[in-house]
Amino acid sequence: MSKIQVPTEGTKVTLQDGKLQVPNNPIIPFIEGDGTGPDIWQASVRVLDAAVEKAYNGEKKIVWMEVYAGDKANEVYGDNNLWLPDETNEAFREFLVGIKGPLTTPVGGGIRSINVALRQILDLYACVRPVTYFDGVPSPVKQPELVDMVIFRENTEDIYAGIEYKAGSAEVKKLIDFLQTEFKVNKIRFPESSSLGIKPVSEEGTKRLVRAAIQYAIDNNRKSVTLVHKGNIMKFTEGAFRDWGYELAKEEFGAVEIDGGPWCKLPNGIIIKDAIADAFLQQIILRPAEYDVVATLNLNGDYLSDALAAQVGGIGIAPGANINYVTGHAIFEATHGTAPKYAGQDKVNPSSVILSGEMLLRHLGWNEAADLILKSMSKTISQKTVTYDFARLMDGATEVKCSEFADALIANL
Ligand SMILES: NC(=O)C1=CN([C@@H]2O[C@H](COP(=O)(O)OP(=O)(O)OC[C@H]3O[C@@H](n4cnc5c(N)ncnc54)[C@H](OP(=O)(O)O)[C@@H]3O)[C@@H](O)[C@H]2O)C=CC1
Ligand SMILES: O=C(O)CCC(=O)C(=O)O
Ligand SMILES: [Mg+2]
Repeated sequence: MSKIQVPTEGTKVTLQDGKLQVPNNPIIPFIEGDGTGPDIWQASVRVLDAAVEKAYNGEKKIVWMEVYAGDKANEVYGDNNLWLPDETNEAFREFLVGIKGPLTTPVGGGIRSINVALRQILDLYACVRPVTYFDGVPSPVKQPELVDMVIFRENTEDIYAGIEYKAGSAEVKKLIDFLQTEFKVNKIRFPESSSLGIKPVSEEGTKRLVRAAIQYAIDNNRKSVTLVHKGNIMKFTEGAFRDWGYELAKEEFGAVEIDGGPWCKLPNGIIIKDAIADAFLQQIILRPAEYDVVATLNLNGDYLSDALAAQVGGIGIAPGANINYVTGHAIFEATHGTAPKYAGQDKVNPSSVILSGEMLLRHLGWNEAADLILKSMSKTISQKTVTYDFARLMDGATEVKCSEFADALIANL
């Protein structure tokens, strides 16, 4: 039975000839999220609406449509096993552009990630996570303003896809037996008690992600695209990611090798380079100014986005988007999770979802409203009005609640 109430006002965002068609009153589906999700969403939606109102004086307005996943889906549908209703997927499919709060994934057993499932079902192959510094944000590094990167994380493949078999299961026994007898594999150290995970990485999956990263670099006048991989060890998956990335840069963007390769340069001067993931994790701390757009595999991108976020204030201020550039489907979401220990306390930083909303507005072409949010975020932080995560690291800060931070942002729009 349908629980989603489609608003009577508002119309759909559509895609025509590869271009988003955005009405003045687009219907945008949202998932509130688990844990701290409701607090954050209630704060964020007020800021987004106020920015749109201020920018367009009522001429444009988002018509929000709640759709359900996670704990709230259990509640609303009265079914403790219904985490991601079909009609939620259908709503995101039909209305094209949406936004979501974080959803819980248990460790070890239980359901697989609803967040990952949404990305897979809609084939949202690029997870785009910009990492930029707002003046005054507390940081563990000396020059956080040098961090200005945009992570393009492959979002549908890799070990992250969740194809794994539990130790002792009939499936894992069959798979290990197959590897040992057919492929003479003798490197599984403890075959009787091993679980196995499968790491699919494809040419198509890699190339569409790297294509999006390079196109972004071109459209936004960025200096370089770095392919981050562990290809020295995982040669045919992560190593192939690097090789397919360079191949695409040459075939589709006219890149030519420099200094004997494999680094290359696009006709407009953008450098395409690569780095091995472990060394890259030190370089982004020691020499962040040398990196710009980053294209990487799913798990590397997950680790990298939180590590980079820490340099500019933490995951409380790290936005993101999951995008399919071909179909136009996009779901915007924070980098962080549900932060369950703070649930219901009106405490955490709503900036990640607010800035994900800022990305959504820009995606719709509503740049005036998006700019207002960035301006207000800078001003509010410079006034040292911040949530607990920043306040505990700043001298002379006024610590405010999640909702009060939204009030301050609205006042500063
Ligand atoms: N896309 C998604 O929906 C995601 C979902 N998850 C899920 O979230 C759950 C919890 O995961 P966990 O690993 O604890 O990671 P979380 O991101 O939920 O929290 C880790 C820590 O980060 C800080 N933090 C997180 N969000 C905020 C915020 N908005 N403002 C300020 N600080 C924040 C807090 O630090 P401190 O303790 O120092 O205050 C918090 O304890 C898991 O079920 C996980 O699977 C995780 C990541 C993404
Ligand atoms: O789905 C989850 O629970 C975690 C996902 C995650 O950490 C991420 O996508 O950054
Ligand atoms: Mg993560």
